[in-house]
This record gives sequence, C-alpha cells and structure tokens, in this order.
Amino acid sequence: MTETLWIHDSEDYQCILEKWQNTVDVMAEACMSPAGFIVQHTKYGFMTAVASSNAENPYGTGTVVDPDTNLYCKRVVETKKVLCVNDATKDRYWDDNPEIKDGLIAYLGLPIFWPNGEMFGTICILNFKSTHYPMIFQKLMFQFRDIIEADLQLLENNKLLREMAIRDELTGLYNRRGFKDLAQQQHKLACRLRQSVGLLYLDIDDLKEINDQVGHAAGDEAIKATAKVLQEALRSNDISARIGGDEFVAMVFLEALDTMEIVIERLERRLINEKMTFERPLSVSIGGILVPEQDVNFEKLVVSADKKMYQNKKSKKKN
Ligand SMILES: Nc1nc2c(ncn2[C@@H]2O[C@H](COP(=O)(O)OP(=O)(O)OP(=O)(O)O)[C@@H](O)[C@H]2O)c(=O)[nH]1
Repeated sequence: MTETLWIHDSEDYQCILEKWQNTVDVMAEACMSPAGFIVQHTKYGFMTAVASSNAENPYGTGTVVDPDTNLYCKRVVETKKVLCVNDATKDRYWDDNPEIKDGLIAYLGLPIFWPNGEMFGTICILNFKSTHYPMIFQKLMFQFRDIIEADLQLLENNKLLREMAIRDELTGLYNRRGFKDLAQQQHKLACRLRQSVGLLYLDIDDLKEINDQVGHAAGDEAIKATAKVLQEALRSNDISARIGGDEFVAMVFLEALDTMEIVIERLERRLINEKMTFERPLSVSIGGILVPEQDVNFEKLVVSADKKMYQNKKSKKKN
C-alpha cells in the first residue's frame, strides 16, 4: 500500500487531489495562514501533494525536497507527533531549515497515516511572523487530518477491491478477467513494436489423482508451484494467469532469438525440477500458439491453445 510512489503519479489519486486542494485552501484561510500544505513523505523526500493557493505561498503543489533536509515536516515524520513552532528564529535547531530563509518562521503540523498505520506525511500551516497558534486551529487541523485519512482508506479499499476482481486468490496470478483485459492491451502494444506474441496453455497432469491419493493440500501445492514457475521463468512483461482449477495461460512476448518451443522447453525443465513435499514430480502439459496481429479474439485463441495442450497431454499419456 505504501509503496514509495508519489500519489501525484497515481491515476487513482487524481480525483482526491482536487478535493484536498479545497480542504487546504479552507484550512489556510480559517487559520489565517499564508501557506498550508498536505505533504507526502517517501524515501525520495517530501512532496507538497497539495499547496494552498495563497499568492504569497512560496511553494507550489508538487515541490519536492530532499529527504535529509531539516524541514518542519521532517520533525513531524520522525516524531509522529504534532509540532508547533512559534518562532523558529529563536531555536538553533532550525538554523539550517530552508523554510526560514523563505520567511516562514512559524509552523503547526500534524502527522497523516496510511490505513495500515505507516506514515503518509503531514498536514500543516506556516506563517511569516511569530505566531501563537490557538488550540482551535489544532482542533480544526485534526478534523481535516481525519478527512484526509478517511479518503486514503477509501482509495486503498477501492484499489484492493479492483485488485481482488482481477487476481486469483490461491496463486496471486491474474484470473481470467484480469488476463483478458491486460493481454488485450499488451498485445496491441506488441503489434505496434512488431514483436511476436505467443499464447501458452498449461494444465497440471493428474491433479485429481494427487488430490485423491495425497490430499487436497498437495493439490494446492502443485497449483502454487506451477504459478511460481510461471512467475520466475517468464519475463516480467509476460502475463500469467490461472483461469481454472488446474489450468493456466501465459502471454509471452518473444524476443528475436526466442521461439515458442524454447520458452515451452524452459518452462517444462523448470516445472519438472520443482521440488514438491510429496513423492511425485510436478508434471504439466503445455500447448502454445502464435497470436496473430489482427482481429484477436482471446476466447477463441485460448480454446486453440487448449487444443494444442490437449494433444501434448494425450501423446504423453500414450508414452
Ligand atoms: N487441490 C486443489 N484441487 C483443485 C483446485 N481446483 C480444482 N481442483 C481439482 O483439480 C482436478 C482437475 O481434474 P481433471 O480436470 O480431471 O484433470 P486431471 O486430474 O489433472 O487430469 P488430466 O488433466 O487429464 O491430467 C479436479 O479434481 C478438481 O477438483 C484447487 O484449487 N485445489
């Protein structure tokens, strides 16, 4: 959740930033402050996610400051507590604070937390003159902080729900819906780049037998092991999904020297060598087809790849 990404770079947060702008403007006006901010903190530093739009505010939205800079907000992030500075020029601690150089000598700020309790950043107001902030300002800012944290919770919940709709719970791979959406997008990109694309269909051999003879947990282990091999053996831009009980698909982007046979052989080698806790090698049948450039119907392509897989499974059973 708290990956070190700026919320500014995430599409999910664009809708909320507009609302936060109004919040910060109202907060600055109500607290008679020339500069109010919501600041995000990541390992890359501090960013003014939103800056109040007062004409005299020296810092605009999107200003990034190095993580080691002795900002007022840095102190809030370190202590995870409210910070009230009436006049920073009277305290040597702030000698190297760059905000003083810009005239902002008074500060009132509170920490903001992500829903999982990690630090998000701060909400704060600053002033050009020595200021004794009345308690009502602090109360007001706590209220605004609660609104911001509720927004973060809502957005993270939405992200989680969206993620759950496209992911398979057991393996963490995409499910059928997630695969279809992403594969369609990536296929278009590959066509533009004139890159060949393959579609693989994988089906675990005799999973019913494993379930019946060794137990359902062993069956689950075989499914998870197959998913792990797909994740590890394919490239990061290839797309893997579990689309049924013991059925998987993968869209692979073939590099110049790769052929689909080479990719399939690599997968087969990795699968057979995968260590299981039960006395049986992991055996998976694979079928692959090349994806045409035009008019792609993924449902039909998956059926074709499935047929190819089935031929391979039949020929294995004969041997
Ligand atoms: N352990 C476990 N088993 C599952 C899961 N989903 C489906 N299965 C089982 O997977 C088995 C698949 O059986 P089949 O389709 O007959 O395939 P198979 O036994 O692998 O036989 P072949 O495909 O012919 O090699 C069924 O018994 C399902 O109950 C799951 O999430 N966990």
